[in-house]
Amino acid sequence: MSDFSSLGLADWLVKQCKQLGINKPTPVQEHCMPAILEGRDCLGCAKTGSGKTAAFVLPVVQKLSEDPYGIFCLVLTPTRELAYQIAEQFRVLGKPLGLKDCIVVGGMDMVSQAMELTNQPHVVVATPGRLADHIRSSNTFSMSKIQFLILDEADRLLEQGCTDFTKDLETIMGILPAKRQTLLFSATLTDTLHELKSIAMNKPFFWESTSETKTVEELDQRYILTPEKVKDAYLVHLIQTFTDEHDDWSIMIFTNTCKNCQILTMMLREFNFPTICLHSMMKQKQRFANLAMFKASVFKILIATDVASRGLDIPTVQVVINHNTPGLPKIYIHRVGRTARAGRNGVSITLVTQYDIHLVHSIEGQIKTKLKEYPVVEKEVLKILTQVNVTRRECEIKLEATDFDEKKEINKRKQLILEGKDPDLEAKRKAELEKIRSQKKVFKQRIHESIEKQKRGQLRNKLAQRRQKKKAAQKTA
Ligand SMILES: Nc1ncnc2c1ncn2[C@@H]1O[C@H](COP(=O)(O)OP(=O)(O)OP(=O)(O)O)[C@@H](O)[C@H]1O
Repeated sequence: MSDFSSLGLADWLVKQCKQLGINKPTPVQEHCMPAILEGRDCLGCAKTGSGKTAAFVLPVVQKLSEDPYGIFCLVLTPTRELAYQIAEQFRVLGKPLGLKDCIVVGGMDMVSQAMELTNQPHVVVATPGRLADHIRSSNTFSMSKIQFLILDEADRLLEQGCTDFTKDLETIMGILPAKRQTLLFSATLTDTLHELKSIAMNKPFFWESTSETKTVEELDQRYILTPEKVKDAYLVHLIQTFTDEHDDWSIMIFTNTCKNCQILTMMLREFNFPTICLHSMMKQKQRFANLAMFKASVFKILIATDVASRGLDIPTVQVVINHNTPGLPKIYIHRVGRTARAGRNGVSITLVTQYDIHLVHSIEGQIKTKLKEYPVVEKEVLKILTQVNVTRRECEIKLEATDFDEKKEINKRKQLILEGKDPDLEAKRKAELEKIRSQKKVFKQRIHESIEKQKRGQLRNKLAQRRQKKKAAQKTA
């Protein structure tokens, strides 16, 4: 394996890496850094926790040291927490240069961000929505001279998921110079490779780790098959066991909705587990504060939605629990990748109901690894089942008494207004669609019933005919 100097990195940066415990390049760094330093566009696809961030930060910092001016580099990333994490890496590795960074994310003060942008930082790390807002509303900064555009978690930025970044990306691309280096990184690039290649036009260097499996070997991947109603009891039992056995472990639990995230947090707190949550219905400052407390091990358990499934690097996380089976293999890959990072060991446990078995098969097919059953003494789980379910119900009632659902509705309306839609009209449209859907469902059900009826009639006729034939045969005999 080569060292950082032989990849073309300057001595002062090699020294800086050493101070951070980064001594030998990881494969993604070894392959992508020389191409980036040569001036090529680059697509890097490597497993979670394999050092993709340093693979782009180091060459950018080196190039910046050769010709420093602002704004030199723009990094786009799908989540606000990730933007702060990336900016920190730039700040630490670029410290000897006096590198100036600026973080532009939603949920934070727009005026101070605008002022920072005007001050020509060397590196801007942004989420697309907020940066596009700045571009649309002011002309006090220019990005016409940037040398690097980096899309971290590039496939997420380009896919049309629940948050669709396409329009914002178009706005941003519109102000960037055509002559630039474009770098795209993710652990799951291959699904969207075609779209990605069209963004990195400059004959991109493409590197993907050769390993067949999509998750790291150090990760012990398990599942527990459970009825929906027993899921929470399993969760409580697992946490009790882990916290009894290990002092220094942190656990991340992923669930599918903000509400569920909130209820599970309340429920685990009732059982005195040091739990904290992270989801998109929280105020941004609270999100940052909760993440910081989890990172500092003030709280050992973080319950999050998929807003925390990508990129977050928290070395103390030893266990990831999927409270719901992810609907897409790539969501699974990113979630379980929050543990077993940078060569450490970790465990992931996915709670699977009988309705999710097909999802597990598709995950296994994609990651080329079979999940193993996690052994649990079922008797112990059943002992706490009633208590857990009663506690959950109490938490649900408590949450219903707050304005949580109302806030959700208000947030939805705000989002629609921002998208230029009329919330009332949208609600009407949705109701109409729902009506058509339920009419279709009733129609389908009727057809199904009449086919079944027909089948039963045919079967009855056949049986009657058979009986008649038998009788006739007996008579003639
Ligand atoms: N060469 C190296 N040697 C040792 N540790 C490293 C090296 N490069 C990076 N690291 C450390 O590895 C950890 C994971 O790196 P990073 O967050 O960049 O992973 P990633 O590949 O971006 O993961 P994800 O796909 O989850 O975003 C970080 O704590 C980082 O400091």
